[in-house]
Amino acid sequence: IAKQIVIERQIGEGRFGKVCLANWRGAHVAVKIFTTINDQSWLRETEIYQTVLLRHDNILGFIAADLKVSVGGAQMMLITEYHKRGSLHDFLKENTIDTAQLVVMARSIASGLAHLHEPINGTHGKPCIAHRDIKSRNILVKTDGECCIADFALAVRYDSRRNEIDIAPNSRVGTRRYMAPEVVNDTIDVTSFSAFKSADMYSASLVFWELCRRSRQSWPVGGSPMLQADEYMLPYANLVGPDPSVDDMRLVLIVQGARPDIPMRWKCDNRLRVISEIIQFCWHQNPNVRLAALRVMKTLRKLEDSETLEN
Ligand SMILES: Cc1cccc(C2=C(c3ccc4ncccc4n3)CNN2)n1
Repeated sequence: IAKQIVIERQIGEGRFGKVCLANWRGAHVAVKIFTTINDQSWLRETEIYQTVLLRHDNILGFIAADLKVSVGGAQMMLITEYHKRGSLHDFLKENTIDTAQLVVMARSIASGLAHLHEPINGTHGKPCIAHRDIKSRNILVKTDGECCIADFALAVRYDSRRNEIDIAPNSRVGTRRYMAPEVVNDTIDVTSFSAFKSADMYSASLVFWELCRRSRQSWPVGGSPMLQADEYMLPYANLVGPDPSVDDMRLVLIVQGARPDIPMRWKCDNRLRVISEIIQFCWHQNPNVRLAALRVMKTLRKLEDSETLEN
């Protein structure tokens, strides 16, 4: 496959490799190219993508892993679907969404996470997977308005039958800005797989918060300031710098117990009110208070169906 890939241009820079737009047999695909020094992450992401039954509408669609041997050495590459609307982070910087779109995006992220987190039992079932680097840059916007989750190099898998996690989980990984409090102060219980799932839900609550900020009411209300979108903002951008240290995050999350602001206007709209309640449960200091992805998905699916009936 690698020989049939024509790289068009670079479209992103990940933690482990660069992402390019490429052409494969006339179709656009995304290709992540790893420099040979990162072959651990290439292997790990390949392994996760090849997990039995991983495929899902809200998980980035994997096409192939391949090696391109060239004069300069071997280039490891992973090939996936191409999503022309790009990452959720980039999309929200440039666009606002109405609350109907907000519910669809949030529900699709919860649905992808629930698919990762839940086991599928049976002889060839799917293990539970915790992502460990959930953030708006690792989520892509699809043309149907739903989102899909990408970047699995840091993920861990749990085989519930053998009760074991597939790698010795190095305790503090991920993006510091989105790290759960228990990850920041290294009190996460790495022997309990559910601890990784509730840390994912904390990070997801920050992505939901980014989504709510950029949402406006669905119907035109004469542009009253109460119901307009807020400008794009990274979580905690008002409290930490552009590249926060673990200590910066510890001061905010644990010493001050701070969380992003929930504006008053979110209480005036049913959809925003329901999602802000989900957000506050999911970023709770106590991981056991946070909602499971499956619960969030079910709540948002009901919201999606009910509000559609009312409109
Ligand atoms: C395994 C793999 C291969 C190719 C890209 C990616 C990836 C991303 C990706 C995938 C498709 C895209 N389509 C359009 C724009 C950006 C994209 N980024 C973002 N983080 N990882 N992952």
